[in-house]
This record gives sequence, C-alpha cells and structure tokens, in this order.
Amino acid sequence: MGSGEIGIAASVGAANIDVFPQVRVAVLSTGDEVVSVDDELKSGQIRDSNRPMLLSSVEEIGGLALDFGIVSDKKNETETVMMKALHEADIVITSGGVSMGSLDLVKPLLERIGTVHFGRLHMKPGKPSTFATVKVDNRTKLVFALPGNPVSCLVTFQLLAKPAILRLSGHQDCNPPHVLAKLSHSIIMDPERPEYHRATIYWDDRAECFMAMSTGRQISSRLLSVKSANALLEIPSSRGKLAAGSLVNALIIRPLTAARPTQSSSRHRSDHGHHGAHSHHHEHHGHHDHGPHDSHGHDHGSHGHHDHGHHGHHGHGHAQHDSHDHGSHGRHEHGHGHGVHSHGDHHSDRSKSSADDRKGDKDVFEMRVAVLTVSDRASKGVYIDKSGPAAIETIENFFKTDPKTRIKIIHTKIVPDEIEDIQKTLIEWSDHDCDGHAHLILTSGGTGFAPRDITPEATKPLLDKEAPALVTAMTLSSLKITPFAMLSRPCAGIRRQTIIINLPGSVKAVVENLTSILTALPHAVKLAQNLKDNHTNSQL
Ligand SMILES: Nc1nc2c(c(=O)[nH]1)N[C@H]1C(S)=C(S)[C@@H](COP(=O)(O)OP(=O)(O)OC[C@H]3O[C@@H](n4cnc5c(N)ncnc54)[C@H](O)[C@@H]3O)O[C@H]1N2
Ligand code: MOO
Repeated sequence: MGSGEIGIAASVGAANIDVFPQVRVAVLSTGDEVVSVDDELKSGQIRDSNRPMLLSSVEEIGGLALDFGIVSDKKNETETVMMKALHEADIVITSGGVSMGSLDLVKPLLERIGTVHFGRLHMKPGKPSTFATVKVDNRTKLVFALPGNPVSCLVTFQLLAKPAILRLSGHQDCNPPHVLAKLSHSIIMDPERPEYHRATIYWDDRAECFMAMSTGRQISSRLLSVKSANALLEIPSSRGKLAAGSLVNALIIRPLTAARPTQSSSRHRSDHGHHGAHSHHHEHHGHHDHGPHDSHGHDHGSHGHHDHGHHGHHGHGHAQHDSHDHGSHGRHEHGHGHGVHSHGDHHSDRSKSSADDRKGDKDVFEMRVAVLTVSDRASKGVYIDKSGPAAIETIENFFKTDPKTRIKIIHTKIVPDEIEDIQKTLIEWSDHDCDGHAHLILTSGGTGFAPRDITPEATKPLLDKEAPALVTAMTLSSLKITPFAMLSRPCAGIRRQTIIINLPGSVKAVVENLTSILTALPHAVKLAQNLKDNHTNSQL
C-alpha cells in the first residue's frame, strides 16, 4: 500500500487492514576469498559487496532481509548455513559458487536437497544463475543462487529474485516496468548472449522521447556499471552494433529522476551526445561512429569473467589478478560533470577544463605516444592518411577523462612499406636517450598478407622482448567483429623502454584493435619505464 491507499483506508475508517506478511529473505555470500566490509583485505581477497547490495535491495522492495553472512567453500559449512537459512526464510539468495569450478558447491547441494529448475540462463550477465525449490517442513522455499560477479548478482536479483519477492508480498504486477528509449550512442552487441545493458534513462524534452545513456564498460565485475543505472536495456544478441538513435526496450529497475544524467562513468560516452535525436545538446565535433564511442562492454567483459570462470571458484588470485586489468577503469569515473549539458556547451571547453584540472598534478602520468603510418600510397599522397589520425583520436578519447593519464602525441609520420624506412623511424623514436623516447609507438598498416605488407618483419628484429598477449587481445576482440581479423599479422613488444605495437591499416581495424588493449597500456608503459603503479580496486 502506498500513501494514497493508506489515505483511502483512513477515510473509510479502516484502522486495521489485512496485509501480506513481509517476505523473509535470507542472503548469504559464498567463497573463501570473500571478506566482510569491515575486515582487513589481504592479498587474493575481495570485499563482499554482494551481500550488502542484496540485503538493501530486499529491504528496498519491502522484504525482511536476514543476513546469513559469508560461507566458505566447504561442503559442510555451505550445507549447514543453507539449511538454517531455508528454515528461517521464505526465499534464500546466495551469490557465488554456481559456475563450473570444483569448489562451486551450491548447485550440487541444491540438487541434493531440492529441485533445480534451471541452472544456467542464456543472458549476459548472469549465465550461471540457478533457481531451485526446496521443501522444508512441508513448505516450498525458493532458492536463487546468483553469480558471484557483483554486477551479475545485482542484475539477476532485479530480473529473477525481485519479481518473486514482490509476488510473495502480494503484488500483482511483479515484472519490471519498461519503456522504449532511444540510444544516445551506439552499443556493440554480444554475438552470443542477449544482454541487459545498464543505462540511465531520462526524458528528453526536445526529442520528446526517453533517451538511454550507457553506464560505460559492462564487465560483470565492474560495479560502477550499476551506479546511477535506472534501467537495463534489452540488447539482442547479434554481430555488429546497435546504432545510436535505435529504439530499445528499457526495463526500469529504479525510479526515474527528473535530473538529466551527468556524463559519468565512461570514456566511451564522452562524445555520444551528438548522435541521433540528441544532437542539439552538443557542439558537433566531427567524430563519428567509431569503436571508442561505443559502449562495448562485452569485449572486455567476456574476457574478464570467462577467464575467471575457467578457474572456477578458486577465489585466490582472482581479486589480485583483476586489479591490474580492471583497476585502471575506475579512474575514468572522474568524468563527472563533463558531458550531457545544456545548450551551448563547448566540447572544447570541456576537454580544456578536464585537462586544466589535471595540470600540475604529480599523479598524472604523461604518456608520450608516437604514431607511424605505413603505407605506400599515403606516403606518396595518393590518399590522405586516416588511420594515423584515427589511432590518435582513439587513444586521446579513451584517456580524456582519465585523471591519471595524459596523452602527448610526440611524433607522427607516414612512411612507405619499406623495411628500412620503418626501422629507421622506430629506432629514432625509441632510442632517443634522454627523456625524449616515445613510451608507446603505434604503427598502422602493412600487417596483412599482401606482398608489400612487411611492418611486422620490420618491427620484430628491433624488439628486445615480444608481447604476444597484446596481439592475442587484439585478435580475440577483432575476431568477434570479423573473421578477417585472422588475416592480420601484427607484432608487439618492447624495445628498450618503448612499447611498439603494430595495428592494421584500415581505420575501423585501428580503432577496434586499439580499443581492446588501451586499458592495459598505462600500466604496461609504467612497467616498461620501471615506474610503480598503484594498486586498484577490481570492483570499480
Ligand atoms: N566453466 C564455466 N565457468 C564459468 C561460467 C560458465 O558458464 N562455465 N560462467 C562464468 C560467468 S558468466 C560468471 S558470472 C561466473 C560466476 O561464477 P560464480 O557464480 O561461481 O562466482 P564465483 O566464481 O564465486 O565468483 C565470481 C567472481 O565474483 C567474485 N565474488 C564472489 N562473491 C563475491 C561477493 N560476495 N562480493 C564481491 N565479489 C564476489 C569472486 O571473487 C570472483 O571474482 O562464472 C564464470 N565461469
Ligand atoms: O554471466 Mo556472467 O554473469 O556474464 O558475468
């Protein structure tokens, strides 16, 4: 009952009315690596964000939340706590321990004590979500065993557990309400699973429609992707992108507010405003639908958690492992306040102010980047080089809102597909002995199968160490977009203190390949310079 209904009851003299009892929901976290928020965090451990998140989600919708704490990955302990929870609650919600690892004990336990109705869902995030019923004292109890990844946990709570709690609380309409919303930017779809993409929905007075703005990188360990999210966009599984301006179904998970979202969590969104119906809010800046503007959580996303997945539920190491990979993303959150503003906003003003904010900050790392375009025709002026500028735009955009990294383009050059020209330039840019060497050299072009494509052959002999995983990362992400990615033969590695990375020649491929590795580069560059990098939080 809301206040209106209470008023009606009062107006007819109904001082006492029959209501449904509060639904009792037990919440527990599983995992040896998981520690409570007030415990000291040791190496290999991760703070329990799921339990506080689930407890408050239950209370938000009127349930009675019962805290059953953290259960270690021991068979007996899991069973004892589960049985206690089942006795005391109508619904038990667990998180973690439901994928395929040898320590993922929850599913086998549920199979033993009850009926598992589903143990996997074709959705992203939330694939290992499990639902079971268990008969206790002749009453049927519901168990939602949700994935451990915090974002997956919250999303599946919204989609699976919340409707059940509402139903048992007596609500008739239990599914999340939905509206159609227009994407304020493009989104790269997941070729395998339909995705519930976290977004902020707001009404646009001028366009007279709801707009949906992604919360940024969608990897399921990154809790910042649920910050300020009031909707889950239903993104179909397919190849390619859903263009800016597309209408999507948005499931509302939190009340809409009157405030237009500020540009928050993602670098990917920094220039989206100019797409589609939303264009009047921004000064145009000439960027178009390139990769870095997409919200393409799945590229990173799937790598991240599938990797963990293969190790199953052996928590140790994950948290630490994660922190390098994902940690750097947290920094991008500082974009707050830049972005979707009212009329007359100057993009250039925004970049200036964010650059100014960072000026003089000792923590800011200035990454010296050099870009070499390798192309016979561009070097002769037969066509204008677009790939070099695309690489520059991609890297600059990516780090624009990163308070800790500033990009300085120190050289650009176009050379023909000649080993000698390429090597001469790479040596010059990396061997400059005083502080002037490039931290990062990106080459574009000459990585294919054509007879003149020799950039990798020119690069390889100059490297002191190869970095094949950078190439793997690029290949894996590009293969999701096109099978022709396998026809690129880049190499990457370190010469002295300079990281050199070959990128393919086409603008699209440059953007896609570069985007897939940028997140790791500041850390890589600092390591190559022998500089310390800070420890970061894997859930941010
Ligand atoms: N062989 C397969 N492996 C995995 C699959 C699969 O289908 N086959 N699915 C992957 C997907 S998708 C997900 S999601 C994860 C979920 O696995 P679990 O539910 O078993 O979760 P854990 O391994 O226990 O944890 C995953 C991740 O989350 C961290 N975690 C766990 N609990 C908490 C908590 N309370 N608060 C914060 N963070 C938590 C944990 O440390 C891990 O890093 O499985 C994939 N694998
Ligand atoms: O399905 Mo997992 O829940 O993608 O992260």
